[in-house]
Amino acid sequence: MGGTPVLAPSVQELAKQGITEVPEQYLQPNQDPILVSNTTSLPQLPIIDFDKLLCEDVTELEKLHHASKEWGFFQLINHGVNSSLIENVKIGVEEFFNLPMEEKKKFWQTREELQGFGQVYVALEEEKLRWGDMFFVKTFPLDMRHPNLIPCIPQPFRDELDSYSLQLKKLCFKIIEFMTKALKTKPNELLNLFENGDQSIRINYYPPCPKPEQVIGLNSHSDGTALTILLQVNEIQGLQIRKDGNWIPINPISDAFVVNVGDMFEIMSNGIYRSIEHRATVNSEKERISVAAFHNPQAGINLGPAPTLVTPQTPALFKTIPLQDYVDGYLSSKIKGKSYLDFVRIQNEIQE
Ligand SMILES: O=C(O)CCC(=O)C(=O)O
Ligand SMILES: [Fe+2]
Repeated sequence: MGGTPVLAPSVQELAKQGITEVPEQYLQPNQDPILVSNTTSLPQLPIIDFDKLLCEDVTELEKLHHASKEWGFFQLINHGVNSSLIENVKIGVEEFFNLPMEEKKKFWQTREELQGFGQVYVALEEEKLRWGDMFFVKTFPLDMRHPNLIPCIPQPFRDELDSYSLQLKKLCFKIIEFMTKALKTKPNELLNLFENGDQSIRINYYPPCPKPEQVIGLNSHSDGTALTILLQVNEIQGLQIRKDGNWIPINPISDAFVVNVGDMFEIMSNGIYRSIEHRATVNSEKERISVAAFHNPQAGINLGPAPTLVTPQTPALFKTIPLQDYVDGYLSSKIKGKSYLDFVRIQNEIQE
């Protein structure tokens, strides 16, 4: 869609200036209230124990199935990713965002290159900006790595990010393996598509805001990718997911990842697993930082429901299209709500 991409200034720098009012371009006039009252009565996000899945615990596999189906989101504990690596990544992320602006500028987005520091893609000049900075990089396949990004990150964070991305890629593969087991697809029908899958990482940095209810860290969206593994770096609440009309806050649990199904996996599971809308709110006290690792199947595949999940009783809910067509279409549509998933949804009962 049209519009010149806007190169956004750093919100982190803006917040440091001690402002008391929110500049106009960040004001979000009509958003759902951020503060959810009576949170204790809201349902709690399921917690999945990865260790139990590895031990072939049938009840845990059922829990995974239920969580992916009913919530599209869960917290993953005992995931096996080295805890000292996670601690080092957390420290590294904070130091990276606290580098002097002259250093960070070397990694800034350009009109041609949306990787690096900046904002989530802003499609239109008049679009409101989010109250957050990000650092976005493609991490896998290795030959997709931009020569001026990861290789130029100061040590030790460069190596830590490198190990982290590899460990998360392996973890993602295992989670998908368990999901395909739970979905009862043919062995490897979906899993093979992730063997050389791609991964990108987005570090989100939401500074404190004097009027948090007037801004949004990240607008309501569903992830366009297949599976997201999110690390809440400093255990500050802010992530909310939409469930049954409520915004449910996700309480950070130390040492847990928040895992969510993205649009692509909703398609592959023929709508059994759900890609749910979520958003990031901010607060007036302290910055919030998260690291999202997005995983996709490998380039060149056709994206559509797994054949075994398409039956006369459960006809295909989505079209099968080349992955690249899906990605191009997604990027050119606005990253808001679930609009692009609807584009590939089969509207009537007739199968292709
Ligand atoms: O910061 C968060 O917790 C949410 C991040 C997110 O949804 C994303 O990066 O897609
Ligand atoms: Fe997201």
